[in-house]
Amino acid sequence: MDPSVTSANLTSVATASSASVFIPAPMTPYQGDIARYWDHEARPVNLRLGDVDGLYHHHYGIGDVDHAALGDADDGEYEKRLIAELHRLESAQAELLLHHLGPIERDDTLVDAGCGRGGSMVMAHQRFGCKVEGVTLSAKQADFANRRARELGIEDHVHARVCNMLDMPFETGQAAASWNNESSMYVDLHDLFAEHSRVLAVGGRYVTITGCWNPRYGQPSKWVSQINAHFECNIHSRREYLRAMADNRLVPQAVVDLTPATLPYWALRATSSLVTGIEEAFINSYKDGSFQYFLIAADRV
Ligand SMILES: C[S@@+](CC[C@H](N)C(=O)[O-])C[C@H]1O[C@@H](n2cnc3c(N)ncnc32)[C@H](O)[C@@H]1O
Ligand SMILES: CC(C)=CCC/C(C)=C/COP(=O)(O)OP(=O)(O)O
Ligand SMILES: [Mg+2]
Repeated sequence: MDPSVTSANLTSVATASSASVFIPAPMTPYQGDIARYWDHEARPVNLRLGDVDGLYHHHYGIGDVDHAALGDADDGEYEKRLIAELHRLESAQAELLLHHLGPIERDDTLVDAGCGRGGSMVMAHQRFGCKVEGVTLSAKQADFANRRARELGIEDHVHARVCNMLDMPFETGQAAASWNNESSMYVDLHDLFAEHSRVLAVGGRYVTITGCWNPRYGQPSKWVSQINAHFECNIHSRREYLRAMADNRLVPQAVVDLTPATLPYWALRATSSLVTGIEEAFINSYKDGSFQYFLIAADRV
């Protein structure tokens, strides 16, 4: 895509493009808002964690805190170690997602739907040696991810583009596996899984890690509503995920409740100087059972 293309002018470029060039679907006003949101995002909790090793994530963490590595809270290097620890837990989350993709060959293509700044894409390439294609609504994020890929010398394998994950420029059956890492709460799940089902090869694997509201609670709690308002997203229920997958030839192979595994990350983050104000909503909703952190891996049949 022309480097002058920004998230905000995608629609007009679409109408001016020739037929041989991929023409992005017209953005909805909502998608325009989300593109602008991520174009302007620069929270220290994301940038300073990414600076630890150059893997920039926009997702949360799992696993136990290594208190020995954190050490003494009173010494001058504590905050630096805390940031490294939060980042380690976020990368552990991405490793778990990649693990559930199953065996991937070097000549396979993977699709990261809602790729953010590309941290998961880089990890996928480093793990499997394969090609990884990412899509995001944000031109700033796509530029950032492609710059990182160039810096790492992997730009021929890792590539982000500005486009709608509901209408991706990939051929039917092209992907050996695809995923959404905390990006499915921005779209209708039936539309999303129909598109994954299209781009995945039969026998391919789809994985999502997501926050979802718990049908046993009844409806989205006030904490879930607060998270929705904070991120301008629309958190779905666990039931909606499973139903929309079933309707789109995606058969769950693993359904893992990661809620207990993510709580230590939130407890640690709440003590840091990088808090954003959303920590209480995550902690309270995970604890009162109204909200859950789930991994779902499904086979495309
Ligand atoms: C919370 S971030 C997650 C980023 C990344 N998956 C990660 O783990 O670091 C959400 C991402 O979803 C993307 N997104 C939201 N709606 C989208 C859509 N309709 N099409 C493509 N990307 C979308 C945003 O642009 C953003 O990159
Ligand atoms: C689990 C749910 C409901 C996720 C909503 C999507 C989202 C914004 C994820 C984290 O992004 P981020 O890393 O940019 O957020 P933060 O700045 O809070 O770290
Ligand atoms: Mg973050």
